[in-house]
Amino acid sequence: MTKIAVLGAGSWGTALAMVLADNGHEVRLWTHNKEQAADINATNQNRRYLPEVTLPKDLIAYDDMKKAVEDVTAIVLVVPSKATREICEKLNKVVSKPVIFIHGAKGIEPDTFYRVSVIMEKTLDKHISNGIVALSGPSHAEEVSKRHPTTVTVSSNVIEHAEHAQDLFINKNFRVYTSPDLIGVELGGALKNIIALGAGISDGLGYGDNAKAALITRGLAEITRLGARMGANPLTFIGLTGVGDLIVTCTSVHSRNWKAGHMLGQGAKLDDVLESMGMVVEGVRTTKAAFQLAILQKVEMPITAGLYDVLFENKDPKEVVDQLMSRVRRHEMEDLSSIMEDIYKG
Ligand SMILES: NC(=O)C1=CN([C@@H]2O[C@H](COP(=O)(O)OP(=O)(O)OC[C@H]3O[C@@H](n4cnc5c(N)ncnc54)[C@H](OP(=O)(O)O)[C@@H]3O)[C@@H](O)[C@H]2O)C=CC1
Ligand SMILES: O=C(CO)COP(=O)(O)O
Repeated sequence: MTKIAVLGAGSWGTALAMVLADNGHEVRLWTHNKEQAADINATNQNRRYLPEVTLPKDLIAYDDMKKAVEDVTAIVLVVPSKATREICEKLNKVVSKPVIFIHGAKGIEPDTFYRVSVIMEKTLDKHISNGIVALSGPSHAEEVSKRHPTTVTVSSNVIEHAEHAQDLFINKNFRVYTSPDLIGVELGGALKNIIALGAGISDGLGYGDNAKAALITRGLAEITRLGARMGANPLTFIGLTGVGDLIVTCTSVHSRNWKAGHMLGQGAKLDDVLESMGMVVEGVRTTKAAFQLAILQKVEMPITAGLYDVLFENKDPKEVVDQLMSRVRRHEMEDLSSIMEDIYKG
């Protein structure tokens, strides 16, 4: 049994805490909201984020970060990506012994273009870190919390750290693979949210399955282009953290990114959509980051650019679809085949 603190009692933090508690670990679920911690401990439920499930009895919520991390050997960070730096700064003040850090967030920071593990690496004091691991893959919290079969991937620059995380999380409902490609795993998880927003918009406009399949497949092509340029292994994007997560996020009613896109496609304004969601929609911020990064890296990302225009330039989604459909004609595998040649050349 390992003592583990899970920081962030939203839907994903709570579901991951349940997996760890099922595995017999002593799990402390930290939230910055005092009333929420009291409510979770009084009711054995997270009524705001996962109202349909009862939490394991021995899963205790804390609102005091210092107490939550006392004597733990692993800390699982599951706050929205934009809160990562703030939480790491707080951790520097309360963690005294080295622990392994595992994060479950999916985002890229605009302007710096840091992945979540990079923010952590740059912010956490070296003497408190026994390694940083990303956990990603097709995994809606609602289904994980009901113990429905789910597969994810853990990745780290040091493969033993990923294997350590695999040991902590793996069970008969939650199958955990390892990958050495931290860049690819994190970029796949973050960038698929852009495409999920697009899939939601397409559905909101009343387009059908053909349009969605096109978005998923051409979305994968542009994710792979940017990923390869940033140093990822392109093959990672056909795995769980690429295609797998694209499928689940673009086709599931659980996806907040899909839902937000759906409302936009039906004509709602972005601010109203975000206000009404009550949960994080990571794809909005990641669209800004990926749009900026694609320009800087001279990588063609037409779907991302179209989404950027809808979200930040107030462009009509239908007009953006028309533009995407009338782009200059091309060979389907144009630059993907050169990416693959580069891999085989070594
Ligand atoms: N939900 C899912 O199925 C999955 C989510 N993810 C990723 O996990 C990450 C978290 O998502 P999710 O749990 O769904 O998000 P939610 O919106 O469900 O919950 C976010 C949680 O983080 C808390 N929080 C927000 N800002 C801060 C802060 N500055 N300090 C402390 N706590 C904060 C919120 O508190 P409050 O209630 O006060 O707002 C809330 O408890 C995202 O990057 C998401 O992409 C990955 C896989 C699956
Ligand atoms: O990443 C997810 C599932 O793998 C969750 O996606 P949403 O944030 O769109 O709900």
